[in-house]
Amino acid sequence: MASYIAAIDQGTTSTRCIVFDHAGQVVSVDQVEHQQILPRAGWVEHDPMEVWTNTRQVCAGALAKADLVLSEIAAVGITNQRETTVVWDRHTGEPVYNAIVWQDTRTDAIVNELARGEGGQNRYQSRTGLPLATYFAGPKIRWILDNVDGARERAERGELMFGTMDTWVLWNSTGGTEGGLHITDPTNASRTMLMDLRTLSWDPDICAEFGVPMSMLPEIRSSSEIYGHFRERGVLGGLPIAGILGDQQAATFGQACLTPGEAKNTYGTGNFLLLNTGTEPVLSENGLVTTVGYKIDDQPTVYCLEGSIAVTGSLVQWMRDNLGMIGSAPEIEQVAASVEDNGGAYFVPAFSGLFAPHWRSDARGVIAGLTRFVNRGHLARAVLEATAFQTREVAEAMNADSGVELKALKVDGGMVNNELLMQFQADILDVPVIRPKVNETTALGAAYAAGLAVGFWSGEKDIRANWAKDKEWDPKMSKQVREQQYAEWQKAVTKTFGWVED
Ligand SMILES: Nc1ncnc2c1ncn2[C@@H]1O[C@H](COP(=O)(O)OP(=O)(O)O)[C@@H](O)[C@H]1O
Ligand SMILES: O=P(O)(O)OC[C@H](O)CO
Repeated sequence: MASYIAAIDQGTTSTRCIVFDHAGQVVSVDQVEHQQILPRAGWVEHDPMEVWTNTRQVCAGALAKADLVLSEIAAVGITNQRETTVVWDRHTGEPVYNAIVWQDTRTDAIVNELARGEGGQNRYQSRTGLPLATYFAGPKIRWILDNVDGARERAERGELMFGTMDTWVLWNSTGGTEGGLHITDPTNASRTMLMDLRTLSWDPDICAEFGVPMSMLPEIRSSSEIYGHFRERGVLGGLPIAGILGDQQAATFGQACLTPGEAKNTYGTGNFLLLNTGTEPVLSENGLVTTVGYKIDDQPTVYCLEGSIAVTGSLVQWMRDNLGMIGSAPEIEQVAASVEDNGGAYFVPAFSGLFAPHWRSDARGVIAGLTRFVNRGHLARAVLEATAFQTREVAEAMNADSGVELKALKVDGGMVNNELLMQFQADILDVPVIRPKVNETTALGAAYAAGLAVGFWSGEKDIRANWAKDKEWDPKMSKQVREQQYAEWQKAVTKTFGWVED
């Protein structure tokens, strides 16, 4: 009998394949980074062919590392960086352009033009749950059709397909030009701005306003069902693909946030705080996104409120790669620990404008409060603290929208190995921060979605039973220090606004 489930996690910086056992423990991991293509300021692209090659490599790698054979894997789930947009030719399988990544701001003008209509930036919010922003996939599709020679005509002739990374990986895995499945799930579709949140179907009026032919769009299926199988002669040949969840929703599922009022925060390239709000969408009045949390087969759709923060871990990478101030991401902790506090410096990393709760595409990064006193240690602290302050902003918005007072915050992602950051996060939120034993919650969530579909796990009870606490950080900071620092942060945020002129 098959004893394992595999998950493909196609992330912003790398692609991973992770194999889990029935207890939700990691059995094997393989991971390959891909190139970040930065052709101009504000533009971020990935090569879809490189990502597909890496996907095959890590799937083979994960099996080989644990000496597994295909018959030991019951099913495969896919999870992915969301919003990142690929458009390709259905007959040749060739992308017409690089994938435009979620952080990319080139669609500024498209977004501003659409926001000139009645309702402004929130004109599609009641139907899609989203504010108009460069972040989402719809404007990126429009940009490709407007800017790649002949793309619009080809799309109108039905020759082009659109997909987020889940769809790109699924289509290629299931045969590509030879019958590949063109499918997505509602968690990914809810990040395009083209899907109606309540009906879970594409909205023809919004598609028309965005200039996106509906023939390009994948079929929206649930997050947990058998969609099809890996093509026989490829890697993982014949295995069922049975789960798709956008990575942040997958982490929410993997963290067992299955009851309204439960929340998790993932600390990766960016940060994403998601709160389960139950089977009715809650529209935000405080700058959050309403998104599909998960839809398991034919069970009711579960919605989330989300605070999406564009730059957190990537600020640490920037300090390492662009400034050379640290040799590795973990080294920042040691440098930050060399000083007592931030020395008065605040770093607001508005590299892609600011996402939640501000949604300011005119913002750009600042370091505020500099004096001659500030040294490398203070800046390292300011970099880490930026993540915690941004998290407090979205947590406050979440409380205002939902009335839910966070009693504790479940965390995961690459940055949660940073103890100094976790303590500061608990201090600045004034709630305990809890890290689970299995930190690979994103892949685990996708594995659960696939495993539920094939009967490997029987239901939510199994998911809850597998969750276990690794470590907890309790708040220690005085209220006066906390509020003073947060007020200074908020002042620094205002300094980023209006840098880019329309
Ligand atoms: N010890 C650490 N301290 C601070 N940041 C870290 C640490 N380890 C990793 N990071 C940051 O975490 C991010 C990687 O996290 P991960 O969850 O793998 O990201 P993603 O899934 O978005 O690619 C990187 O941006 C890196 O800079
Ligand atoms: O790939 P990650 O972990 O950086 O996640 C990216 C998010 O899905 C973007 O919305």
